Amino acid sequence: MLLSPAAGRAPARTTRPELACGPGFSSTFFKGSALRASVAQASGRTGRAQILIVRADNRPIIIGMAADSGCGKSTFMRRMTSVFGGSPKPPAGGNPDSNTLISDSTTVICMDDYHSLDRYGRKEKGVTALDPAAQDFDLMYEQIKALKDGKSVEKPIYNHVTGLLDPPETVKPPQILVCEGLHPFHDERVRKLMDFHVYLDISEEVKTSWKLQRDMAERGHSEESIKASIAARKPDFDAFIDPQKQYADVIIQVLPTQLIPEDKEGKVLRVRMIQKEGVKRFSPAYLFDEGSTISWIPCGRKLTCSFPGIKFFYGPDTYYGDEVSVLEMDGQFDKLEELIYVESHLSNTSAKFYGEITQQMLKNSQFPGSKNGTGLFQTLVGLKIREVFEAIRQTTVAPVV
Ligand SMILES: Nc1ncnc2c1ncn2[C@@H]1O[C@H](COP(=O)(O)OP(=O)(O)OP(=O)(O)O)[C@@H](O)[C@H]1O
Ligand SMILES: O=C(CO)[C@H](O)[C@H](O)COP(=O)(O)O
Repeated sequence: MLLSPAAGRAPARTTRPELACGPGFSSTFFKGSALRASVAQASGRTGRAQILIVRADNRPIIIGMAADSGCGKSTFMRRMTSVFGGSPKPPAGGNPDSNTLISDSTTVICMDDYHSLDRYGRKEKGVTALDPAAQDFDLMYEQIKALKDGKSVEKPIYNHVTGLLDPPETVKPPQILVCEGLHPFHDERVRKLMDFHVYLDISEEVKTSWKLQRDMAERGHSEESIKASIAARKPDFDAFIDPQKQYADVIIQVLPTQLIPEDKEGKVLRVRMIQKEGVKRFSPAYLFDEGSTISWIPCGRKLTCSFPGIKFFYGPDTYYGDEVSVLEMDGQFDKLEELIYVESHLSNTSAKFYGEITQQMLKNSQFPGSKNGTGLFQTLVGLKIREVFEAIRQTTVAPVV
């Protein structure tokens, strides 16, 4: 990622390792308005020790991303990190079954690593992995807090291959820490550490269709076993995972299309980006005219649409009692490059130049959902996260071209 400080409010940075005091303390100095330093007189027995505690906003920003398993978290992550440049990789030389992904400026950690019970422990106690009783929220809080404070942590690893908890791995504080998984918003302490909250809300029908595609083709499971596993998880999903969406700043909701009556195939999707109003540093994207209610079928001279076409919607709504703006796309693009026409009618997208959304979508066109609203809205959320980062860090991220 190219980081160029915003003119006039550039935090000039020098690192003075010789002043490090205590494990994990990072003595990082900033000049300019970003500097918030306090000098603490720490008088020991000699009464002379003076510690300069510098609190600059160069600590990681924390993004929470909640979803059930197989709901597109990895795909979303790849789109998001692509906005910042670099490609996410597991920690070099570490545990090959690590769930962590590191790129230039982002580190993605998986909340599954905070399972307190391994697969055998859960079986013994008769609880599923979705049950909060199988998570260590105290450790989750302590470690995310430490990372937010700029300290490295020794994070456990939940090994999805063996079902066991492996020896821990070191996670260093990145610029952007993404906490993805089943329960990032369940514990209030953890939730409050997060600067932005995203929930991927995949409807039952769509989830089943995605899981069938992937687990039959890639994991050799039978249709019956996949359906049985979804059904077995459902009560705990409803009780512990789904309610977290009320805490999200943005929800990407994926539903079957309304363009084909009684659609059975589940290939065409209706995707809604539910954007909370009044969230600090986040201002919702809109179509045509902010605050209006708009239904738009762009198919015609500018957009190629084969059956069943494409329909957009934008309008206000309420969600768990909060005011929200909803952007919706039903259908899929025939020619992805024609997205530029739709982009020209979207405002407040946080794109840095006209065409950035289309360019990102074309760059990642091999990812699932590239032709429908999942790809479009995941990309938009990536741009919004970049804006949150810039606002907190008072910096400017150069667009990846
Ligand atoms: N937008 C999409 N459109 C169509 N299919 C999708 C989309 N996103 C994900 N999928 C399907 O769902 C599968 C799971 O996606 P992904 O690996 O991103 O989910 P995940 O939440 O990270 O899963 P897990 O937690 O189980 O590893 C993909 O292999 C793909 O088949
Ligand atoms: O929901 C999940 C991941 O998001 C997993 O099911 C959970 O981590 C339990 O793992 P396993 O399936 O290996 O027992």
